[in-house]
Amino acid sequence: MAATRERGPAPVLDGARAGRGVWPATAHPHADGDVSVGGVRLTALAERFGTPLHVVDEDDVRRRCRAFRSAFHDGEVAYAGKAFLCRAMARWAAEEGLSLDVCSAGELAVARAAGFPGERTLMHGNAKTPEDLRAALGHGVGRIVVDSFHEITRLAALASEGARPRLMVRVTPGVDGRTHAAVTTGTDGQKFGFSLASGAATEAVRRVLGQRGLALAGLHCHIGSQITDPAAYEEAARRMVGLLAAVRAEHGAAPPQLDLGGGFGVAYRPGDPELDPAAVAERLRRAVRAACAEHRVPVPRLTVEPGRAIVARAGTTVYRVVSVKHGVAGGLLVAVDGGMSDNPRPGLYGARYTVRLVGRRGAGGDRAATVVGRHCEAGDVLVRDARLPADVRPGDLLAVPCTGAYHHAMASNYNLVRRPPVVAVRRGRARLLVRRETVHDLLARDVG
Ligand SMILES: Cc1ncc(COP(=O)(O)O)c(C=O)c1O
Ligand SMILES: N[C@@H](CCCC[NH3+])C(=O)O
Repeated sequence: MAATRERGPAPVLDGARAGRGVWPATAHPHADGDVSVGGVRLTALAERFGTPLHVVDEDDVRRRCRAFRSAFHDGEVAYAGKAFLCRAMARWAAEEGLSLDVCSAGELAVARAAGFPGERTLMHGNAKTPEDLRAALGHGVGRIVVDSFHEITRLAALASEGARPRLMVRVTPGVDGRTHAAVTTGTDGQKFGFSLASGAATEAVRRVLGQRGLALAGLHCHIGSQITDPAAYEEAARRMVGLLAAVRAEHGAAPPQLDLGGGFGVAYRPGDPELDPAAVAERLRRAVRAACAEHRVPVPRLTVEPGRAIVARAGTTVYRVVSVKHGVAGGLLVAVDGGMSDNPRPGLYGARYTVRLVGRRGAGGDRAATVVGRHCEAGDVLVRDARLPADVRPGDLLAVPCTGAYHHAMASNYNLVRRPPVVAVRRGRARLLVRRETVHDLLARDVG
């Protein structure tokens, strides 16, 4: 890939300061209407790798890893691999000093293939299968976050065969992070964790401590995803410290670690609220210290598990326009060569994005537009309430920023569409991380 590196301060894209808005930190608009990321033009990437295409700005990912590491310098930052995982991503997290949260034998296999240290890995899951647990123990996963009484029993049995797992108990603290219902996990009545209010959490701690082969490393909670109110984290922290104190009162000691999960919200569109890691870290530290002083318990080591906040803004998806319908309600109806198979989030959570024509300057002024996908569902809408040039036409490239988290990770083969590749860009170079699926891949699984 020819280097097209830009010099001088990055101009502003869609009203956002580099690193603060919805575009990756190195995104740079050109006078001809193109945009480069990591010093590489999106048009050149589309030409070389085809569309749809996920582009990841490695510098943006690394910057955000560092921002979290520095914000939680006295604690631990575990990247939540469910947001986006491949070997390169695991290596970036490892190199930036992060731990890693995995939630299946598959994610663990990728981490392992990247050489991610087992002791810095945590395994999550409300229904870890025997395969998941065996993989975790086989790879020497540092902590397993237990989520049911059955799992504690299973781990106790594995421990009697010689394994010595260190566990954290996942607690439902009864805190509502006021986010989409599908990603609200801090309240009773959803599937994750042991309820604090019902006493299930204290009983889970009792059962773990009652097994000779099991060690209790800490307590865990995760109140949800895309949370933008720091007060919800503070409230969860206070309740969790209350539980640490109850454990100490009953058992004589409290476990040394408190994991407050991930969920830090990001801006998908200019002007959306987002959480600043340094500010949240400071508020959490203060809340935890104050609660520990009140309950007279030692201050635990904090862990956080950001996923989206590390990778969302690093990702841009590039599509090619296939057809345009004019004169329909809502303005232009612009259909592209991807859709809900590479981004199910609008359908699942009503997620909203921005979109930009790249590769040429449009003409005729901006028009209201809806960007739709290629799938056989009327609900296959990628961007509602978009503004695109009136002359947008087939063959044009469109870029949707802030698509680094839960896009590639949640992609599907619906309509037997092949999942797009992931390309990392950095300092004028592009590197294929995950190749595009082929028809052969699809046929290879169809063995009937
Ligand atoms: C236990 C746990 N930790 C961390 C995360 C990461 O969440 P996010 O990507 O919103 O930071 C999740 C997903 O919500 C989770 O379930
Ligand atoms: N998949 C969700 C987030 C789930 C978080 C994982 N517990 C999203 O795209 O926003």
